[in-house]
Amino acid sequence: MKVVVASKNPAKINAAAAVLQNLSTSIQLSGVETPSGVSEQPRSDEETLSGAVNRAETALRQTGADLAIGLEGGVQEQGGVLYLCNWGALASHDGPVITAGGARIPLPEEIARRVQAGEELGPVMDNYANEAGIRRHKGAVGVLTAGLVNRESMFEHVVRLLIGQYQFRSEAVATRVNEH
Ligand SMILES: O=P(O)(O)OP(=O)(O)OP(=O)(O)OC[C@H]1O[C@@H](n2cnc3c(O)ncnc32)[C@H](O)[C@@H]1O
Ligand SMILES: [Mg+2]
Repeated sequence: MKVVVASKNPAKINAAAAVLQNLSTSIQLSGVETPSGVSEQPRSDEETLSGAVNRAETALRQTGADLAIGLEGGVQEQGGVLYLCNWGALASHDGPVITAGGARIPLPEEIARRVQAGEELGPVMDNYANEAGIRRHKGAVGVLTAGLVNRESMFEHVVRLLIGQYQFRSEAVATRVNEH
């Protein structure tokens, strides 16, 4: 079975690898650069979820994989506080797109102000933590949780929610077929 992650970001590919390697040895996993169809910096749950769904659907169409996983990070304002938000989508040939949400934590005001003024979170985080390429490994969530939850393990949970729903749907279909 061929599974594609709709990104070249190692935090996303490693997240999928961690979930899939325990499921079956016959899974071939790869990452492919895929447009999200939304802004570079999604600024709502709606836009972030759209980005994840677009990535999954586009990657499925363009690669001939059996399953395509889209993962997208963004921000969402809630009660005057800007939160980091994360969404995932799984596209397949045997049913509608499956979606799942990931962790959300508030961004410190200093970071939120800059993102709200139009900057992208990735470079703002690098600048804040004085490190390079944070979005490709620990992520904002890793910095803001002192490394306890990094971007990869956060997305791993999202992938688990996606694959789990896919398996549940497949088992439900198999049960219905067996009953008839
Ligand atoms: O190569 P892709 O797959 O696009 O990976 P990305 O790191 O750009 O990730 P997203 O496009 O999903 O995230 C959208 C933007 O949000 C920012 N972002 C989201 N989550 C982040 C995180 O945990 N740490 C740092 N930046 C993050 C980052 O600036 C991205 O440009
Ligand atoms: Mg991006």
